[in-house]
Amino acid sequence: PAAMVLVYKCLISVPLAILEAGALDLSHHFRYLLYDVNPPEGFNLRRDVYIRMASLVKTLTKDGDDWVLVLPPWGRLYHWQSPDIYQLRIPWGEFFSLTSLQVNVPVIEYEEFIAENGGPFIDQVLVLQNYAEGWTDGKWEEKVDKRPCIEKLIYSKDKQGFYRGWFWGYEETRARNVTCISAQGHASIMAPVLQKNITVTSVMLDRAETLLHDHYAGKDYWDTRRSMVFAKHLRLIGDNFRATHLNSTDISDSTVYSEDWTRMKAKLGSAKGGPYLGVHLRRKDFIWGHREDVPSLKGAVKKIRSLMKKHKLDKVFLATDADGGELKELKRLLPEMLRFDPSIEDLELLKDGGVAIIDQWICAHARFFIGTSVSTFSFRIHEEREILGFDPKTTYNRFCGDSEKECEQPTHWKIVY
Ligand SMILES: C[C@@H]1O[C@H](OP(=O)(O)OP(=O)(O)OC[C@H]2O[C@@H](n3cnc4c(=O)[nH]c(N)nc43)[C@H](O)[C@@H]2O)[C@@H](O)[C@H](O)[C@@H]1O
Repeated sequence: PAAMVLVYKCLISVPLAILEAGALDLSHHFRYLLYDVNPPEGFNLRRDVYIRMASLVKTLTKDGDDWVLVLPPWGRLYHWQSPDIYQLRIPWGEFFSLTSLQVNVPVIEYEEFIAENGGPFIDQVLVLQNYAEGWTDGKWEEKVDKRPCIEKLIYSKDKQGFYRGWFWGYEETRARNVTCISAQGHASIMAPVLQKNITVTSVMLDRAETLLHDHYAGKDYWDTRRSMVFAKHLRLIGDNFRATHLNSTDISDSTVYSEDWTRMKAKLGSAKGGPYLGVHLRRKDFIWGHREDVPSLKGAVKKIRSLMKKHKLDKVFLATDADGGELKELKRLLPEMLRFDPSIEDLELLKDGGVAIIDQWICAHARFFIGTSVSTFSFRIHEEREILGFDPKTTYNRFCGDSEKECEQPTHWKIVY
């Protein structure tokens, strides 16, 4: 673990150092787009919202305007429940390669924004919401309008007349103005509003998940998705686990990865994957509603055993958010399962987000993968496997509920290069 910690410390400073060196010319007048997401949403859903915001910035910059996307720090996520570890104001560089993101769209960390902007002030917050009246005449149309706030605002005015709010745990951050906007449509419908109606330098879209993808699974979607390269230290830890416990290396598994995502164009079927079954078994809030499409532990283990037999795999790697009691039960039912289970010291460095990424990375390299119905955690693994060049048959599989009648399997989304 000590060696792992050292590797981590060396690597984590790299993307930040590159950023400090200044990928952007700061003498220029930039406008800044900030955003945040509904608090209960999880890590991988937030990654999806990033794709939508990147699309919007691409639209904004198409007309020659210089917009920069400010990456919302990670923290206070409902699912990150490891006790006693500090998980607030986490920069994106801890989880993703910033230089890779920057090849796709201009991005900076929030603290970089504070430095460039001359202080923790955001000129305008737009709180996005739906239309109080829903769809008129049941007809869907794209529209944006300034409207009274439907929900109680989480922003409140202080004595100086500034707005205080959550702002990713940065207590000193304040907004000069907060307005509610009803928006219905794809992310780029905000472009004319930001270009014509609002002239201030920094604008934050709160509840950004209200906006839809410009073009789900189109070229722009995939460019952004491919640019979301996991931070190198996390990939290395995942690779080390594969080599040590799963007899899996890139050369033997035909999953050689290029640091430069623009050069990753693996042919479908070219990746073989490591000799193990990769499993993502989502629990917690997915079972509390007793959803029909999520299996019991017994049902899941039965499926795992049948897949291991069918694909002649004697190892199984399990990624799960199961709680202590369920984990015990899983170990009893499937004693041979392997999990990435870091020590407390390592967890403090990697954080729950880093562990989630390592779990995804290991699942992404398995010879065969099965995930959980409609979990964005599983969806992101599908995409990672698509990037690596796996045969779709080995990727788009999900558990069925014990008594689910129609168990539709996940859709294959092909990369558009
Ligand atoms: C019901 C909905 O579910 C949606 O979750 P869903 O798409 O699965 O996926 P996520 O948006 O990633 O949220 C689930 C979170 O739970 C943890 N988690 C889940 N499975 C694993 C795992 O196998 N390994 C590790 N290490 N962590 C896991 C992790 O923090 C992950 O980000 C949420 O985004 C929505 O906000 C909402 O709660």
